Amino acid sequence: TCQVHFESSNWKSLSIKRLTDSRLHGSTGLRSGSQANFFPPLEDAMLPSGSFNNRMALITGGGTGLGRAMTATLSQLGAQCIIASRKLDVLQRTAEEISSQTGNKVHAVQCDVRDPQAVSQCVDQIEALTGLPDVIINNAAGNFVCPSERLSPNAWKTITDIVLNGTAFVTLELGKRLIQNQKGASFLAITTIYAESGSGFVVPSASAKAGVEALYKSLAAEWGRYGHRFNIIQPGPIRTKGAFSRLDPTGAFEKAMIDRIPTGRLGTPAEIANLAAYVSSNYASWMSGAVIRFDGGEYVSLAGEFNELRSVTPDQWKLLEAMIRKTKGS
Ligand SMILES: CCC/C=C/C=C/C(=O)SCCNC(=O)CCNC(=O)[C@H](O)C(C)(C)COP(=O)(O)OP(=O)(O)OC[C@H]1O[C@@H](n2cnc3c(N)ncnc32)[C@H](O)[C@@H]1OP(=O)(O)O
Ligand SMILES: NC(=O)C1=CN([C@@H]2O[C@H](COP(=O)(O)OP(=O)(O)OC[C@H]3O[C@@H](n4cnc5c(N)ncnc54)[C@H](OP(=O)(O)O)[C@@H]3O)[C@@H](O)[C@H]2O)C=CC1
Repeated sequence: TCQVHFESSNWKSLSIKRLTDSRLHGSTGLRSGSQANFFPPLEDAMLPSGSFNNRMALITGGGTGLGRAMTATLSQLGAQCIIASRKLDVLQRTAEEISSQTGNKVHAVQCDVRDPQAVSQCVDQIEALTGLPDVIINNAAGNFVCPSERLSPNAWKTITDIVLNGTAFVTLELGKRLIQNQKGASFLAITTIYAESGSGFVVPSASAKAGVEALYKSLAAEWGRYGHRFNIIQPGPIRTKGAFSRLDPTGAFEKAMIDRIPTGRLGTPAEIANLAAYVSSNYASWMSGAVIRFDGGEYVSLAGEFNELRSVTPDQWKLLEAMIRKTKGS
């Protein structure tokens, strides 16, 4: 049995007292059941082996998290990779681990992307090590959740410097040199789904990621004539130490995130790595200016006003339908 109470005629104040079988539907209703079983993450490299033979790839922030996973996949597929960020010890450890697994050299180069001079020196080093890259993945980022009224000017500057200015400095420095050398390249930026919607509590990151998207879409139009492609991946939540320690420090939000994702689970680093490899490969040579949302459906789930109706049970629907049908002719 089930009881449905309307507190007002507005559907949003519909108060549903659920007497559903929680063993069947779980505590949050049908939406967070075991649907993740339908969507198992595949962890193997998707592209044919050797897809990146004789290609050089730069991955900023490649020492940890998603950047590390992208580096591992590109390296496995034959690329010579360069990973760049602030912590040289972390980069060197990752580089050694991946090189020893794949047999392909991974170089570690220290670089704070906020500093245009450091970026220029980093590109000098890359040119000396491997030559200019064919693949550039702007993945480095900084972020933390914080009410906007608590942000200092330096907090704002720190995040926007890493995310927007850092991406611009790396992209412009490499772009200019590639153009001079008449060499084509694939540029990929990792943003996030709230670059499009905006989001409270991560306002510097949302603003900077939106700027990165404008930068990449603009350059896709302007620099195609030099053989450059620019694309964007917007990941949804994927558990990494770097992101979750700053966005969900107590672990309290993770269940809520999973509950609202239609595929019922977080993404995995290997899934992003496969997508990034495809976008950066010659299989995607006609793809430029693309914004690829990769989030298990989270964005549309958050956007639709009626999506909360997923928690209405079949018995409750019978009652609701009967009530709606009664309005015929009114
Ligand atoms: C779930 C789905 C969507 C997910 C999207 C995810 C997007 C991501 O980008 S996740 C990536 C997360 N990874 C990182 O953030 C890694 C790198 N981060 C860092 O190194 C640091 O966290 C930081 C970004 C703060 C930069 O470190 P740095 O040493 O350069 O800065 P600080 O000197 O520590 O701080 C600079 C100013 O920011 C203020 N600040 C730092 N943390 C906070 C905080 N939690 N709340 C408020 N303010 C903060 C700090 O006080 C400094 O300002 P001031 O005191 O005025 O000098
Ligand atoms: N994980 C998630 O759920 C999501 C992540 N993303 C995006 O994915 C990307 C990777 O994030 P993730 O792997 O989760 O987090 P990580 O914290 O692991 O990665 C961030 C990387 O950025 C590097 N970095 C930070 N500041 C600088 C700087 N000033 N100069 C150079 N490098 C810097 C860090 O290295 P170091 O400290 O050595 O400098 C680190 O390797 C980011 O762009 C993030 O915004 C987007 C949506 C969801």
